[in-house]
Amino acid sequence: MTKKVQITLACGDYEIVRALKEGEISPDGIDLTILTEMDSTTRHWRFLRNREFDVAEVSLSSYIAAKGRNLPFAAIPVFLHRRFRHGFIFTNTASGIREPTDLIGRKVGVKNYLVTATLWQRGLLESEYGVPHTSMDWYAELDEDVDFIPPTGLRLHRLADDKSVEQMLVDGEIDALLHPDLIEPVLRKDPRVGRLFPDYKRDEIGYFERTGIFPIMHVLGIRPEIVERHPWVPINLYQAFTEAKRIAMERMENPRIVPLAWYREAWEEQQAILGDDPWAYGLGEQNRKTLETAVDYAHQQGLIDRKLDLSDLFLDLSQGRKRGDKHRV
Ligand SMILES: O=C(O)c1ccc(O)c(O)c1
Repeated sequence: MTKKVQITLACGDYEIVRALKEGEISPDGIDLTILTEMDSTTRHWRFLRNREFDVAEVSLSSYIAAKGRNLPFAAIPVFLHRRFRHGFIFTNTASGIREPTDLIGRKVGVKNYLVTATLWQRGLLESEYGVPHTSMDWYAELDEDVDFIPPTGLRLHRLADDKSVEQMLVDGEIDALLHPDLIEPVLRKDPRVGRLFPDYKRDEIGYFERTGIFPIMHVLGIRPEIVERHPWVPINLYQAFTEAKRIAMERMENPRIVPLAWYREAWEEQQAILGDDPWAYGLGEQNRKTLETAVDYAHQQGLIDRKLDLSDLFLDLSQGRKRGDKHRV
């Protein structure tokens, strides 16, 4: 008799997981309980600190830091969240910061140092604009997802619990803020807050054209005990996520489903700039380059003290395929 394996999965509420969430498809041999109501910060913490879910969409950079410390986690190359990050570097408009090198010697806020958006932002500031991450003072609002001791030369300060980096930016207590989200002052168009790259879309397109990188934010983490007991679970999950994305992409071809006057134009523009499959899963050439760059940045920024190989980070899915034992338990 075969029995389905019970698995809890925490992830964002995305169109590309909708078919899984609504039960239109289900992974072979797996009975999924999907939790989509958490914000990213909470979800990453609960997975990496408390191991609360079997599978979770989790911060790429905190995951790299966790693996660098040999913490017991594994991952599947499913990338539910990607973002270009030039547009998420915010400045206080009275700070006099006009160009990237103006950040040198400044006070810069972060939600926490390990946030993936911030890894990419520090990386591009350093590699593309000559702004070393050690040339700024960092102020973190939250604790890190995994224990992190700043290496010598990195000035990282933990703010008091009642401090908000968004408010500090508005008040000019910090000069800039690197953040994963569009912050409240920007949404309400507060004139005290601007962007380091006001023409960020142009800069992000230029970055993609130069590097081929559409930055990956999150990976699909899995507790290794699950993989040890059921080695076929990763490949079956991978296939289900791939199919859910295929269904979503097909649905997105319909210009009526989204309440946007020029939706179809945006969809076609993405294809023209980023190619046919910018949200690809797996370890194809473009994803490899993106992930290897993230590992390089993590090493450069002191998140890990040795270079990790992608095979250290991601499960070998060909194993499950070769076994062919789809869901016997
Ligand atoms: O990837 C991350 O590290 C990360 C952390 C916090 C967030 O709110 C987020 O959206 C992403």
